[in-house]
Amino acid sequence: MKILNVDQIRALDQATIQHEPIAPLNLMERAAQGFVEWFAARYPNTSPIKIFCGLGNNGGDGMAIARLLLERHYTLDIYVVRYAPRESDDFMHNHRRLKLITEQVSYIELSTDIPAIRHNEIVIDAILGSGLSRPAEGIIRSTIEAINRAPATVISVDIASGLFADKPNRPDDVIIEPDHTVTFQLPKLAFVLPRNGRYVGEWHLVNIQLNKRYIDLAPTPYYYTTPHEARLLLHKRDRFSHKGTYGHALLLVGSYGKIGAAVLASRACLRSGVGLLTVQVPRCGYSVLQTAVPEAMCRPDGHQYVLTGQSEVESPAPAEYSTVGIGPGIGKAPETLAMLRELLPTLKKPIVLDADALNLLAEHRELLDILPHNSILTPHPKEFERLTQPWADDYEKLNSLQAFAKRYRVVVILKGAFTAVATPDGEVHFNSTGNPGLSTGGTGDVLTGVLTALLAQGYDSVEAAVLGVFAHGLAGDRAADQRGPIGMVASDVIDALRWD
Ligand SMILES: NC(=O)C1=CN([C@@H]2O[C@H](COP(=O)(O)OP(=O)(O)OC[C@H]3O[C@@H](n4cnc5c(N)ncnc54)[C@H](O)[C@@H]3O)[C@@H](O)[C@H]2O)[C@@H](O)CC1
Ligand SMILES: [K+]
Repeated sequence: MKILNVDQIRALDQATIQHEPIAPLNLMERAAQGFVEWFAARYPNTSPIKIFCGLGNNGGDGMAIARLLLERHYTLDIYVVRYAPRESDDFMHNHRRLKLITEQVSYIELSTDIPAIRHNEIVIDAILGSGLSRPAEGIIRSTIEAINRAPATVISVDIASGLFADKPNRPDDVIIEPDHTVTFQLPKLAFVLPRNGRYVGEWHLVNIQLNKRYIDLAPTPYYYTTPHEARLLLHKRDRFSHKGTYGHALLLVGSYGKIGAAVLASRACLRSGVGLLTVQVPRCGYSVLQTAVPEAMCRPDGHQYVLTGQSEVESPAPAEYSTVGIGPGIGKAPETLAMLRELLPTLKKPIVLDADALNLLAEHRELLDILPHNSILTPHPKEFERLTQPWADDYEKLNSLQAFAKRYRVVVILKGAFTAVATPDGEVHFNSTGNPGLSTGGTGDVLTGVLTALLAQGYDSVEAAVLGVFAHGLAGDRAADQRGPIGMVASDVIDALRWD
């Protein structure tokens, strides 16, 4: 699903109005109906509601929503924040229609007009929408502050008032902090950026049949992976396939005290459909791995405690495997760095790099230039910062992510809520699965195993990254359902992996 910028959203409204065709007012009515259906399904009881409307089309939506809620017999107090002398045409029209059925519309011009909000109330925020052109000031600011102080449930129409949809706010901007945002058809970039979490809450999409052709043709680097799209990426299995069909992966993982990471990555790799798996661990990990993961072949490293790449047993060179996954638990010993230096130039196919493999790359940047193209890197934000530089805000981070993926021709998976997958072509796919329960030791090792398995099976790197991140997050969601987000551990995520 595409994520469009504000100019594109405006043009999309116009395309819908022209080509459907539909009168602007009817499009607003459709949006309001969509909101009200969502609302009525979630809040079927008539809790007291306060709705705050601005004077533009977001406020117009609010006026129409107020009318539709009154028709459904909700108890409603309606406020218009009169911050300017001008109103949009569609606001005016809906204001008039509302006044035909109720006299109970109050106007907020001074702070003393702002009502007290009680804890059992629901606040609907329709003050400012995607038309925001500058930070909220004056009476808008005071109203937003009052709503944020109130102990009520807050629901924003389209976007929290005061939040820019596709560019950074200043740190001292005053923005509604909603529990829910109900937006129209497509998500906004602001919704998937971590620092905006409190200005978005849970967000929900309401389909208002905007022009499909415009959406299909609109150029954007930003996408949001829906379950349907992720499922389309899944390769079907042929009845006559055999284990050779699904590749032979090599994992270079573990060091003394971190053989658990090797076990987790190996199990996840096997649970993600790899045909054959060989795991190279330092000698100290040999018995652990053979016992904990009997399905994997083990090639013990020549070194007792860390990886050096030298193998005690006769075995093929890493380049002969379908792919290589490297990083979980490996540490940063000089021998391991030397291994990376020797190994990288020999590899021609995309590989997966995680954890200390990334930290070694950050400390020895010349290695970045010899990464096989289309390799997948899986940093969390701190690791990514080490690979690049600190950023002032999420938009700067996003630019830096896109630039990095393009420059080194790699796929970068920046982990977090709405994990971002940046491609060598400059696209970014935000993931839709996962929960805070995944912030626990070992889940990154699991992801490396998953991705290595997908590359070994012949998925191209972008598909492997998008699908792998989705499936990993979904398994995390299932594990959280079963164990709760606090009690779940990385092994639960492996157990919950499903590929159908
Ligand atoms: N995107 C869509 O498909 C649809 C959009 N609709 C609604 O239309 C909204 C956008 O409407 P508008 O473009 O009228 O914009 P808004 O309603 O967000 O803002 C109204 C106007 O206020 C002014 N303004 C901006 N920032 C301000 C500030 N900080 N202080 C004071 N004034 C400020 C601007 O002149 C702006 O045009 C959307 O958020 C959505 O709610 C729906 O009605 C229908 C469909
Ligand atoms: K709003």
